[in-house]
Amino acid sequence: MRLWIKNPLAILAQGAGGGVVVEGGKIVALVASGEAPAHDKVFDASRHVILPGLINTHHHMFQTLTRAHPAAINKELFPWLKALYPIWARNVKPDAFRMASRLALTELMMSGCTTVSDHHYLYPDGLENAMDIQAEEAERLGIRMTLNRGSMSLSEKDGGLPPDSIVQDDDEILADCERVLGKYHDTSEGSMLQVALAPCAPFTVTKNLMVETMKLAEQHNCTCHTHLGETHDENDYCLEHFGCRPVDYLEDLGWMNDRVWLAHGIHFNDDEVARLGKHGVGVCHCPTSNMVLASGHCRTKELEAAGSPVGLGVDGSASNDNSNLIEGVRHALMINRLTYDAASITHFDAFRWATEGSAKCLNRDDIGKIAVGKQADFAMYTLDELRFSGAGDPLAALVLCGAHEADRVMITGEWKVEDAMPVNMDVAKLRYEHGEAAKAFLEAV
Ligand SMILES: Nc1nc2[nH]c(O)nc2c(=O)[nH]1
Repeated sequence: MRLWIKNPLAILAQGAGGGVVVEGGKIVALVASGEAPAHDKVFDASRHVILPGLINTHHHMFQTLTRAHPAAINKELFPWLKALYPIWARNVKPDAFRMASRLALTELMMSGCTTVSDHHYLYPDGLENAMDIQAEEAERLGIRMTLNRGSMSLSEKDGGLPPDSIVQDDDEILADCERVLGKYHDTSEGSMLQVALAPCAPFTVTKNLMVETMKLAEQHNCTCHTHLGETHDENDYCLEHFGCRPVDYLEDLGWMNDRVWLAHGIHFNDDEVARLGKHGVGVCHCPTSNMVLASGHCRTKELEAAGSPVGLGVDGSASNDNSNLIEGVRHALMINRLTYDAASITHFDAFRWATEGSAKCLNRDDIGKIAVGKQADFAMYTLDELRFSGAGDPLAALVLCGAHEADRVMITGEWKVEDAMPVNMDVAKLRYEHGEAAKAFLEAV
């Protein structure tokens, strides 16, 4: 069945003014304006602005349960984490975690996201099957996912930041990493599920775990992820505990390679940017979180120029506090204009980070672009709301007027969102059930 997505209002692809043809879950043709390709079925896209499906490269979905939490608002990262660790430790149980994952995945998809990566690093007793829960939820919704088997193994008693109750030991973590890789890591073209190994941060995991994690990733050919360069506190921590800055520490651990993408990547000097770029280390820019936690400005332009892929992430929903990636695209444009200037940063930069750049961070070349041979993943927006009325350039309007929901989302050639609603999810029920699950987190204050 050849589906012609016909004559879009605008599309983020050269030479595709007449739309695209989709067959077998892939893009098989770009249609020039005025042309009519062979097809079996037509979708009239004359109201739609089409982007490649957006790719989210950093989240902590469990944090949807502590949005705008009174104990944590108005704080920078370290005090924010210290306020939330005990609340998470007591309350993130399997059912609540399932609701959190379902909600975040659905919210992301409704914003136009077709591939998600969730950095799950919290394993209190009873939540050992967190990766299995997320794999089930991604499959249920039909969204592509990179499961991040995250970890924390350095608690307060050993000089780390988290309390003892939420760390695991290195051997237990590594055994579960192997289990999850064996069960879920699919590197084939068009894969719906992959696994990344993701020790949380320099101040939450042991050096041994970082080193052993990279060895495992090499054996299983998977990507690696961690937080780095997010705050001045992290710099101070590394200097005090390791006698060097975070990037030197990363190098010492054997993590300077193109399997790795880092969350945040803000506080790097010129020499560090050059070294990260030279080794192809990716950076997930998290503009919303960086503004909420007052963490700083990511050096996106310099990192890309040096050779680092730059992707985009919403970050955990306690430091954002939503899971809306098209809104993140707007925030990326804005904060980068402040970092650089208006002429140096355009909506095309922000789109590139959320699509091609994110795909590169996840080491995927089958998604992130509207081109022949790529997966048929699209985010399609209308400009029908009041906020768009009078807009001239449809692609720029998505970012400047503030698009917040996709009217249509296609993943692997199948419609997953129609008329701004997910096709296989009762959103009202989800809102109720997640809200109920989150109540326990407030009662714990
Ligand atoms: N923005 C965030 N940064 C983090 N660092 C860390 O160790 N955990 C987190 C987190 O949850 N959010």
